[in-house]
Amino acid sequence: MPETTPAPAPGAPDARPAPALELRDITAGYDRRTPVVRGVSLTVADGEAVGLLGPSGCGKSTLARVAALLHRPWSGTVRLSGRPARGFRHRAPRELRTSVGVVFQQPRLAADPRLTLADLIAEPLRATGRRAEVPERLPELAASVGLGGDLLTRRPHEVSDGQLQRACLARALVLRPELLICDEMTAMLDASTAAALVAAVEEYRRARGAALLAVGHDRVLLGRWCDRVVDFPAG
Ligand SMILES: Nc1ncnc2c1ncn2[C@@H]1O[C@H](COP(=O)(O)OP(=O)(O)OP(=O)(O)O)[C@@H](O)[C@H]1O
Repeated sequence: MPETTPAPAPGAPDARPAPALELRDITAGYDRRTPVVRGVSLTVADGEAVGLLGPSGCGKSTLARVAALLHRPWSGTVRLSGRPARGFRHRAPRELRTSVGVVFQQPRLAADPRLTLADLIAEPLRATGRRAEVPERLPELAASVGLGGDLLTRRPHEVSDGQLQRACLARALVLRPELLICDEMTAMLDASTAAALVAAVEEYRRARGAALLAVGHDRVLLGRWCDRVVDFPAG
């Protein structure tokens, strides 16, 4: 984290790792005449947890989608661990795309209803030709997000929102991303499920040193969870 990383000696090369995420002067939207994000900059240092706070409709999710390379900005630059993003969505290079894990607010919109929870979690491994890792990663991840019993064999319509969101978090972690983006991950959940998911994220971050961008409108939750909280628009 920048607060605890010693500054390099004057004249010495800067040996600090590149920030996990650098958004510079991002303008983005859906309708060309009215951008929803205007000239926003935001940095998440290597291993840092940043909360992005703002009222409903202000553009937080749009910015989060730009950071996850899921939405092309009209202008500005995105860097992930120092690597500039030159493509978005299907044009994003695989090694950049897979370095970010994303969890959205509504698991039912984010999960293929035809897949069992086991297949849902393993999907990114299969899609990236790493099927051989499934037998090892699946039980380990299911345990880390608290999915036990026969839940892994069920389909989304056979589980609760909280159980499905646990599976979506496991899917976001399965490729061991360097940056995790949680966009209102706990907004639809009861307090104990929300606490369990935050604990699972923190356990992952402790083990991997991963960075976090947590988007939300609960200042108390983000303040407890993150190293710092930024009010949107940031920059
Ligand atoms: N796919 C879309 N097409 C057109 N407009 C959109 C689309 N997605 C979002 N918007 C609009 O962009 C603006 C910002 O939306 P966004 O979801 O980024 O805000 P938010 O701050 O994350 O809100 P919330 O906290 O309610 O999720 C809103 O006015 C919204 O209606």
